[in-house]
Amino acid sequence: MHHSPAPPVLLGDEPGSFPHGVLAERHPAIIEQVRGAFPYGPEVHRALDALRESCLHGVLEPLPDDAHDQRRWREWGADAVLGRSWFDVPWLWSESYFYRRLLHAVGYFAPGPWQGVDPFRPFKLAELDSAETREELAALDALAHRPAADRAEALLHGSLWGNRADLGFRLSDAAAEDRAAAPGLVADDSARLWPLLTGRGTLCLVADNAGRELVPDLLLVAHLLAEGRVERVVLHVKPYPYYVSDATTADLVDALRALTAAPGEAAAYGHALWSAMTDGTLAVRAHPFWASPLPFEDLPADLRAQCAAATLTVVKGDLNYRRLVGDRRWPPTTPFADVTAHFPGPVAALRTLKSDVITGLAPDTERDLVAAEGQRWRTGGTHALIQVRD
Ligand SMILES: O=P(O)(O)OC[C@H]1O[C@](O)(CO)[C@@H](O)[C@@H]1O
Repeated sequence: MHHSPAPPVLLGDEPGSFPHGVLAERHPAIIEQVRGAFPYGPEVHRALDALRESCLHGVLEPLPDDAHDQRRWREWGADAVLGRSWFDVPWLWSESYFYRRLLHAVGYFAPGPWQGVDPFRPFKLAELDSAETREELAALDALAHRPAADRAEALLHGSLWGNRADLGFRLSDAAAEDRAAAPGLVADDSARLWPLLTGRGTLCLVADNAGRELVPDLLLVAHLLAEGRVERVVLHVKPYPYYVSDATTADLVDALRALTAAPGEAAAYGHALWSAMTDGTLAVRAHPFWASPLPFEDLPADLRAQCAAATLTVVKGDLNYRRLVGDRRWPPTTPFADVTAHFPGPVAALRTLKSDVITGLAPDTERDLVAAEGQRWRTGGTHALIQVRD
């Protein structure tokens, strides 16, 4: 266990810091993107104006009295943050609540014409239909002739680096995609991951982004099932649109349809996944907690029981990493095993580095990264890690 006191949770109150930039620049940019993506009527435009004003100069305001999830947000701690500036509450709170308020502004939950219309869908679909996605799928044809161990390694890395494709991140950092991925991982426990997948039991995969991340996640899942490395997979997606590109059930269906319609090997993966869903070997869950503003230390009892029973839980992406280890600026050499000791079972994190939160680095690794890049390595999305606590 870590013996020194945990650093404070991240807030967005420091101008020039990464969280402050997300609140002050990324959120207003997302509002404008959404505004331009649909022919919303004047009432939605007014609601988006009000949200922009609230985010920059106002406070977190309560959900309407008739909101279906008002009680849930109270249980998650709304009373402690409502009425305060977005910059002064835990960053996890201000981000998660922003997406909830954005859905309110576009009428996502209210009975009416825009109910259930995902404001991020055009961006997600464009990505799924991109040349990059087609190239990635075409690469499966060459992979088919390689030994299973090579395929497993390639698909694991495909799933890991798929996390770079993140629409919210690219909105605030247009150069992110063009920056080359750094070769080598800042931490690589993959040798400890494979022995956990011995053929028995259930793998839980806590998904992150749709499109170019979910597709390689699904390819990895298909491989693990086909090779008998796990008996069953439970894929956890978001219950509603969140952090721009986070995967929902609708995005999963889009990804599966894209796979089954693709040429070559990709279609075989798609059909295998489709049958796995219909026979229950691949199950999907969309628990409300995944879109909550809370760390995984606060997993509710039902999810805790599911993860405890799993052979391994794989947690994808940067936000899930922040929630797994705690959204704090830990000393980077803080052991990953210590900060994930609360998690009810073996857990693996697959993540590219897109925020200040990091643990589990060797002292030499941290020293070399700082010498080469100052602190930019933490947030630039060019580095990646695989960390395992068994
Ligand atoms: O899609 P991911 O990998 O969870 O990344 C989410 C991104 O949003 C952030 O939460 C910041 O808004 C960062 O952690 C990261 O850049």
